[in-house]
Amino acid sequence: MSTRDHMRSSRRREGYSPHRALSPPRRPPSPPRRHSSPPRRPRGSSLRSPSPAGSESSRGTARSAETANFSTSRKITVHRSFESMRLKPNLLRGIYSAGYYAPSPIQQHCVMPLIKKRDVIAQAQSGTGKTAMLAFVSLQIASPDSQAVQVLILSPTRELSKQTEGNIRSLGEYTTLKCLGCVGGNRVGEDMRALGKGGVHIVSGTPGRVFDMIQRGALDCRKLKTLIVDEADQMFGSGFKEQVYDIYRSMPADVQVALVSATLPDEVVEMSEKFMTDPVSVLVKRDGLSLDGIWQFYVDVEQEKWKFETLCDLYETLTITQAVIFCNTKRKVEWLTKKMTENGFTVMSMSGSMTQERRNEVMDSFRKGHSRVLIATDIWSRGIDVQHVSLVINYDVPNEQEAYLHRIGRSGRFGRKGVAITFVTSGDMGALRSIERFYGMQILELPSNVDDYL
Ligand SMILES: Nc1ncnc2c1ncn2[C@@H]1O[C@H](COP(=O)(O)OP(=O)(O)OP(=O)(O)O)[C@@H](O)[C@H]1O
Repeated sequence: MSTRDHMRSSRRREGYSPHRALSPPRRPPSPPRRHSSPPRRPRGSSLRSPSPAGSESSRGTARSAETANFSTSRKITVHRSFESMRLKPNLLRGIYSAGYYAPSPIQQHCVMPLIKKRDVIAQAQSGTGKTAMLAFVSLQIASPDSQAVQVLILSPTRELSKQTEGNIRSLGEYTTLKCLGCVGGNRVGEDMRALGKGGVHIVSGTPGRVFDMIQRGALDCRKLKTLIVDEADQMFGSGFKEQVYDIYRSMPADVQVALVSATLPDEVVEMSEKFMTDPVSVLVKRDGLSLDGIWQFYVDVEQEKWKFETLCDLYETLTITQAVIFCNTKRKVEWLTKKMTENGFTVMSMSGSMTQERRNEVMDSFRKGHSRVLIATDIWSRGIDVQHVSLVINYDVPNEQEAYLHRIGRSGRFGRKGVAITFVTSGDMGALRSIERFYGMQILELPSNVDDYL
């Protein structure tokens, strides 16, 4: 008898049936509240040629402008085409070569205020083009005529900083602007040398390394025009807050500030207004934050010890495309990776306890699709964009409600289909229900035909 068969039979003896956990819901699955049927829209990134200005502006976007449901601090002119934004021609070329067909709703609302140097607070659902917007706005704002750093983008993780750097490089392919990734784990000397040479116009970094570079005098912020804080609610949470303030204090008094996230609790918005000047805010109500294209399910595993076998039962489903499994701690990630590997499953993992070199290898391999299943901590929950991820498993219910939304948003990127499955012990059920209430959505029991949703 194989280990898995043995585990199954021992669990059955104890009265647990994985098939009950994975059984069809009592009634046929109906779409979760506010969820429309899985989207059939063409995918934005596969669209290569520009459309006539202003036409078909919602094609390839996660939501149409009409359903974006933003509340804005003032009347904003919505720009439904990139042409109407009067971007630099070489930048426009890069945008079209990246396959961006038309601006997404958040881009339609925020690009112009950003370009006009307004302070901006921008919130939109996961995967709807916020980071991409930061990338092309930075390229629009920075001038190649100056050798100074003009835009600084701060992100909470090295992976997200590097991804943003990559976005800027590819969108700026036809410009002469240079972007430097400045993150912990890089050699300090290399970052200093790159900055010292001059000619870096945009820096995308993590707060620790950026502040280090400022303190060492390698990053000169005197000519900085714009400070962008991605995942702003996390950046103003514990851990980063002091460093972000320290960095802010090194900026010129008239620096433009932009804050972006899918989740922006009221207290973050109120606090941030203290160091912004008459900001333009574009916000989404909490009950509009979960994406229409992501089907959300839970499995009642009753006890922690049944999670592993439930995951093994789902393995075939995980490998249909690419999947990310989130655990709440580094130790759990290590434990689960070891246990899955011992049981013959192919998985990779990523957590903050790994060397930077290994983190880079894992990211690279996962992005290229060489591995299909990634087990990770919340280090992976924000901003990371791997378009083939269509399944997210919460092995543990996240400790914070915001993390739930960010985790599930690793799937269903830019209007693609996604499925999120959360393992729930009896003790976790209350937390799951409060996530549902908080975001005004419904998480259904996992149906047996989950593969049909992928
Ligand atoms: N206008 C556009 N047209 C087509 N694709 C786009 C457009 N804007 C962004 N994308 C693509 O959509 C995907 C998601 O974009 P992005 O990572 O910027 O979303 P996000 O809102 O920052 O997500 P998160 O909330 O997870 O940080 C990326 O693959 C990006 O290249």
